[in-house]
Amino acid sequence: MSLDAQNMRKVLQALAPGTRLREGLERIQRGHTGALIVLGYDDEIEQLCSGGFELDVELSPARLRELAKMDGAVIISSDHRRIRRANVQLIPDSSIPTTESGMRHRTAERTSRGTGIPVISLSASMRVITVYVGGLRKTLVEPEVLLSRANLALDTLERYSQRLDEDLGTLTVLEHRDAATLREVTTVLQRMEMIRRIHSEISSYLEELGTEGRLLALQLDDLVSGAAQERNLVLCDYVHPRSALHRAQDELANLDGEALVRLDAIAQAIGHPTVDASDLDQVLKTRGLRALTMVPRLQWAIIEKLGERWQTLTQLREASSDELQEIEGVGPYRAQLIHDSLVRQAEASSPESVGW
Ligand SMILES: Nc1ncnc2c1ncn2[C@@H]1O[C@H](COP(=O)(O)OP(=O)(O)OP(=O)(O)O)[C@@H](O)[C@H]1O
Repeated sequence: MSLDAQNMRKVLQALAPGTRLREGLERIQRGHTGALIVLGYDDEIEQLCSGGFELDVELSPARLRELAKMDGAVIISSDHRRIRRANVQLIPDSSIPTTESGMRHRTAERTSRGTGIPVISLSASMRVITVYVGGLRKTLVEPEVLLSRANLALDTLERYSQRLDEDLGTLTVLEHRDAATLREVTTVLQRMEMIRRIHSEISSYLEELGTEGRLLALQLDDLVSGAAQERNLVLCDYVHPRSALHRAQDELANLDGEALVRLDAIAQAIGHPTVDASDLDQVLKTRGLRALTMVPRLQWAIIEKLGERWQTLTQLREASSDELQEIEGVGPYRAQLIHDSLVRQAEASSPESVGW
């Protein structure tokens, strides 16, 4: 994410419903006036200021509203806590390109493009709040609209999560039968990546929603708790080579929408390139790290060492107690626990238990 995009996210959080800044903007909107507000005061901004008066008072919604009644811009400190200047004429470089038409918006865009400092323009005629950060521009959306978009995304997330649970269950069963193919692995990773993207979309709505999004945040937490860990475990089990975990995570995250629907693109991202569709039916052996996390109270450090010593889940399951005890941190009790847990998992995945 670019620096401007990161700053935009921060500004949207600072302007979320419930914050002093947002309350001030809402008062200005209700009063049918406009405003030009610079969210930062440094030497560069000072150079662009002409006239007005200096002050150094705590930011409050009422003060912001009163000062916005005057002509010109209001300058807020970089930490958004204090009002530093008001009634200021801003004189940004007129050669900076702008796509806006009204003077207020043109000034806001040029000031932010020239300095990188966020600037808010509240249009008196349109009653629209626009945020400029560097070369980026965003119009604030009403909380009700954001909430309905977020709820829609949450419904989709719920449906995907249910399908993922089913697919992950199938993968687990097939892993214990040494019959999981590249198709099942990529299908699971595809769903996980889609869920990650919807999650991040909802998170950005939540940032903008501030206090209005509390309930939604709880529902989201409930739906995706442990999802990132599970995703990394599937990757750890299958990524090739073993050391390419981070590269694979990045490649999956960078797949465009068109590539994400193709299982061969997912396979490529995790280091299993395919030549034709039948390659997706090749059996892949899991390293068994995800299965090991189901062993009660087994620390990750030990799981990693077991994964280094044994290459596949089958080999792990067949390891003797003495062999398991060669791993630092594994005594007779833990060796038994590991063995019993893996055997139980395999039994639970047998055709007799599963019914297929
Ligand atoms: N360079 C500037 N510095 C400070 N304030 C400005 C500047 N340009 C415009 N403004 C403020 O914006 C107000 C409205 O200006 P103008 O009508 O030209 O802009 P606009 O974009 O059409 O605004 P709106 O959409 O609110 O009608 C001015 O009265 C002034 O308070």
